Amino acid sequence: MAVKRISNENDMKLCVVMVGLPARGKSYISQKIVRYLSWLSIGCKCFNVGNYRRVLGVDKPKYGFFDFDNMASYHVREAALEMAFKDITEWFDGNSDSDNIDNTGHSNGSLTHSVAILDATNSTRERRDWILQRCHEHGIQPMFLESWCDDPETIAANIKDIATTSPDYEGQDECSASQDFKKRIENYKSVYSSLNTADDKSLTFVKLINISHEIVINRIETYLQSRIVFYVMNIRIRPKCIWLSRHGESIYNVEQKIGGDSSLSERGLKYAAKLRELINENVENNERLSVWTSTLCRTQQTAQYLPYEKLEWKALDELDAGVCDGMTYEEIEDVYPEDFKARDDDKYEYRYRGGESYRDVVIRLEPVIMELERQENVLIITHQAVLRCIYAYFMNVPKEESPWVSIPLHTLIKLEPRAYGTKVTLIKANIPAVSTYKEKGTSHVGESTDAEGAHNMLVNAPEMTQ
Ligand SMILES: O=P(O)(O)OC[C@H]1O[C@@](CO)(OP(=O)(O)O)[C@@H](O)[C@@H]1O
Repeated sequence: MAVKRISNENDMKLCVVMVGLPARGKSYISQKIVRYLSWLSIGCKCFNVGNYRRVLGVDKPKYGFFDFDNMASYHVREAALEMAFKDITEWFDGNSDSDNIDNTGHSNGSLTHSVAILDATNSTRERRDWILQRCHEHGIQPMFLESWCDDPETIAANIKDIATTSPDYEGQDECSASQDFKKRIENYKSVYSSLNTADDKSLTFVKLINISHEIVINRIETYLQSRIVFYVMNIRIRPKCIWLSRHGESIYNVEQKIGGDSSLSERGLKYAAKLRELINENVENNERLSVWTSTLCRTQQTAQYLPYEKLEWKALDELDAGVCDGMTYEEIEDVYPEDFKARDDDKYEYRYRGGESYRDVVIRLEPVIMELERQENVLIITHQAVLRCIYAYFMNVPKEESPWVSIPLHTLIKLEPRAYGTKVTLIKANIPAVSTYKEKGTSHVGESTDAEGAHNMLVNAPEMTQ
């Protein structure tokens, strides 16, 4: 049974209008919001004005193009904004083909289109007034999100990122690209006006000062707006790794039973011992590692040899199988054939009688995700379904596919969230274990489709920004 959506009528068309000089992390923040809201089943898409400018033929502009006295280029930039805004209105109305232009975020499938992000500098009041006017005409709520930053380290890291990965500088050496980009920033600085509570007191806005050092919020009025504010308040941008592992093979895994609170098998205990080695070999600064487990015996046994700070989360407990807890998939098919089929048909939404659905697990995992965004150096030892949900958040896996992701036993997973995607590496312990992967349409657990292809891949890395 489906859980009620989080958004309400008033939240149906929200446009988050990014504001900020180049190299202030606007695209990074935009991408994160898209990923977070999509994970919560709220339709969200990013419209990057730089991509529209490239569609208009200006794909390798030099800094002079961004000179605000240059009227010819001013008109191109206005036209790009017009195009982006037109796509936003069409996307809200459900008849957009903007995917051809802007490939950010994953397919929204059947999600209601609720939040558009207009990713551009939007640096002058004049331009913001134009956007306000257009939002008003189309019944769209505008919410400005400014990233204001004067931290030289953050700016230098962003410039390097852009100089090396932006399509604007493709084929150019890093040094000359960085120099050009710095001059581009100077052009924007000459006209930039920051949001403030005196001049902009009638606007809904959030201003992040040096990412999370100081946050100014003004006129946040709806649930969805406050949710976005809460999320961006938790974002950190220092590079970090997140480590994930299922518990070692359990006795229930061997008996092909689901749920329960059984202990580890002998091979599962071997994995627990091996995990300490894997951490020592692979995790830098592991003396500061924090290990999060569920409250269930199998995850705690898996963590038993790890000499680090440990935290138990009820929210990390396995998906509750309700009346099916302790049964094998074959028994479930025999006793509850309709339920068995219903789950295969829509595994994300199906809720076990007296238990949970994947959607329920996502909702209870939100505080874990929020805390993960704030932390560095965390190893999470948890369960198959829970790991699928966490993995889906970081890897931008569409919700319909997330319950079918293969998360093999006895494998340490390293996630490296980056500005435009997450890199994943699988480290195998080479200790045999049963497979608990059940293919759609059968009650047998077969060989797991070991996600070998997931090695070192960047999923859904959208194009760089302007
Ligand atoms: O959603 P499906 O594919 O059934 O996977 C979840 C199942 O995985 C299992 C193993 O079959 O998890 P785990 O052993 O990791 O705690 C079951 O307990 C759980 O019900």
